[in-house]
Amino acid sequence: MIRPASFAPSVRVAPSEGALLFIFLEGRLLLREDGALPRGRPDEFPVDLVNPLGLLDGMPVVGARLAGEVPPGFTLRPLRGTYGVLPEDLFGLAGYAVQIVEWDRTHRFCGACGTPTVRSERETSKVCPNCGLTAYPRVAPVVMVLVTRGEGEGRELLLARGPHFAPGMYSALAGFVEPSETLEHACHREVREEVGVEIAGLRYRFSQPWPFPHSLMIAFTAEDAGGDLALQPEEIEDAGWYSVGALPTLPPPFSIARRLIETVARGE
Ligand SMILES: NC(=O)C1=CN([C@@H]2O[C@H](COP(=O)(O)OP(=O)(O)OC[C@H]3O[C@@H](n4cnc5c(N)ncnc54)[C@H](O)[C@@H]3O)[C@@H](O)[C@H]2O)C=CC1
Ligand SMILES: [Mg+2]
Ligand SMILES: [Zn+2]
Repeated sequence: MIRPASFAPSVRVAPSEGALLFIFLEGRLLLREDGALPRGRPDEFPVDLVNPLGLLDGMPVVGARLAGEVPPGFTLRPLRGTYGVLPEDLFGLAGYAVQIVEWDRTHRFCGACGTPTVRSERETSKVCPNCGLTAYPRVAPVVMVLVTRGEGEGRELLLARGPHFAPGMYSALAGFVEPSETLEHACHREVREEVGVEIAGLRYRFSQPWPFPHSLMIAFTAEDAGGDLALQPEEIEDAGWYSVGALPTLPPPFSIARRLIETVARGE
């Protein structure tokens, strides 16, 4: 979910008449029944956690949380389910808005002294008026590794599923980067921990912001360098080598996992 390049983030934009409103409640986005985003002044809606986000092609953009009943003519849709409903640039911007509103909701008090925090007027941060501790939106780097073996039509991909995946769905391996490790180190460690396999020929492919809840996905490919499959029971329910011609159900089209698997399956 990529924020459009034409979006100019700014905390100084006053929420005004024709603002584009991203209003969330527990991971769901408020849309008009015809699928369009609400527009207007935030105070025309029952909201709190109002956050001016910036300008999209000159139009003010505001994020907020629904604090009352769903207004007549509107409906709440799971954010992932708005893919294909919202235009791609607004789907991407929704990913930014949900992270700012969620960060606001979860940083109401200073983590050091417990004093209520105040929104900075010059940057996207929340500051403690008592001790000065500053909190920025969280971004958690996650490496994704698609491990392959063999060549051409005999090429196989190492795919796995977690216990919370949709039934039958398999994906590339992924894991959070830990403090004080490189992306390369994280790739080797995650693959070893989750499936017991060693890798070589690690190659960076592309990245994707993923707002569930605040990940930055960084995708790699690598080749199998030995080791029998040994699954980490808490995180990996099943894993196996799949021929590029006979892949299982894959993650949804807008996920980086899908893009990575399809790129490799095409031989790129
Ligand atoms: N866009 C995509 O295609 C995909 C996105 N993802 C995302 O990647 C992220 C991580 O994937 P997993 O395999 O679940 O990670 P993982 O293999 O590191 O294990 C997840 C576990 O790590 C711990 N954890 C949670 N937040 C953490 C943090 N900020 N730092 C360190 N540890 C943390 C929790 O115990 C959690 O159960 C998730 O946010 C998931 O939504 C995962 C696969 C595909
Ligand atoms: Mg994992
Ligand atoms: Zn403080």
